[in-house]
Amino acid sequence: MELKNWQHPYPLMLNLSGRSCLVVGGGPIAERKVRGLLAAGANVTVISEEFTTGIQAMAERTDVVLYRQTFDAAIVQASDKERFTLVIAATNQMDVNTQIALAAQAQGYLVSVVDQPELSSFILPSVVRRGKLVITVSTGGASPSAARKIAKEIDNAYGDEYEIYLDFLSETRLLIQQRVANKEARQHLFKDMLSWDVMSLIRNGTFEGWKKKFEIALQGASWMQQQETEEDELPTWSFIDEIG
Ligand SMILES: C[C@@]1(CC(=O)O)c2cc3[nH]c(cc4nc(cc5[nH]c(cc(n2)[C@H]1CCC(=O)O)[C@@](C)(CC(=O)O)[C@@H]5CCC(=O)O)C(CC(=O)O)=C4CCC(=O)O)c(CCC(=O)O)c3CC(=O)O
Ligand SMILES: NC(=O)C1=CN([C@@H]2O[C@H](COP(=O)(O)OP(=O)(O)OC[C@H]3O[C@@H](n4cnc5c(N)ncnc54)[C@H](O)[C@@H]3O)[C@@H](O)[C@H]2O)C=CC1
Repeated sequence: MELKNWQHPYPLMLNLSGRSCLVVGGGPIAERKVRGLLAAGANVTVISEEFTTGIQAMAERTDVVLYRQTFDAAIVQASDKERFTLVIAATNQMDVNTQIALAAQAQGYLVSVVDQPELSSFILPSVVRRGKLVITVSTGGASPSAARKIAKEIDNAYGDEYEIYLDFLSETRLLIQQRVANKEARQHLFKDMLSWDVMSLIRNGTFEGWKKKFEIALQGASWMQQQETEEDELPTWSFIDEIG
């Protein structure tokens, strides 16, 4: 038996900073979804007859608003002024969740229904975050607990050093993008950087000192002086071995 409509999910990263999202339902599952939305910087409206103490505690934040009421489709229909980027139907009543999905779809909203993936326009993966590195695992609804288990294995394998590593790669990449005009040259430099064993420097506590020497050497590299690179002469990280 196949899960209807979920044979070819399209994975994407969504920017929810400052966006309004609606969660209907106030139990532990709704709470997990609200936490995920807040971690992504969304403003969250929660409508439910009852709320967990966790959700009530979140309402002390300015980006969470609670409405204690029974769901009514008119709430979604009247949401023209404040459009919702995402809607999550998370009550324990299948028929109520279906009504939420239909009302949200009629407004053109993307909707996720916690007990009916076949009515959903999106589902949520299990997530491992290390700063800018985000690793998501999904089974397309086949086995959410398997997604969680695999994410746990990744969580154990990828330590906090990845946050520092990604910040370093990101900063260096931005500098090179500003200073090296030739696209081929930039891409050559970015790919080459990945072969350095920065991770062990972070682990053994010598990264900060190394990074200072790296930044000085980088500023001195001839190809950072805004010269056009010759087509047949790609820039290299020749100074890397010298800084140790
Ligand atoms: C389709 C989807 C829609 C959606 O919610 O987006 C969905 C649907 C359903 N989940 C159910 C059950 C469970 N879900 C979890 C856990 C998670 N579920 C999540 C996502 C998804 N769950 C989407 C698919 C994701 C994918 O497959 O890739 C995670 C990954 C993300 C998150 O929720 O943020 C989060 C882990 C977070 C973490 O990493 O910790 C656990 C385990 C636990 O809670 O410990 C159980 C019990 C064990 C089990 O059933 O496996 C049921 C059956 C209810 C019933 O029958 O009673 C349905 C409905 C159905 O299957 O029809
Ligand atoms: N997608 C997922 O990750 C998972 C989904 N589920 C499904 O999620 C559902 C919800 O789980 P829990 O949070 O544990 O349920 P729960 O029973 O603890 O909470 C349900 C919430 O919905 C509210 N509610 C019920 N009817 C309402 C209405 N007409 N209007 C407004 N609010 C209403 C209740 O006040 C309560 O806050 C479960 O029934 C199950 O089918 C369960 C596990 C994981």
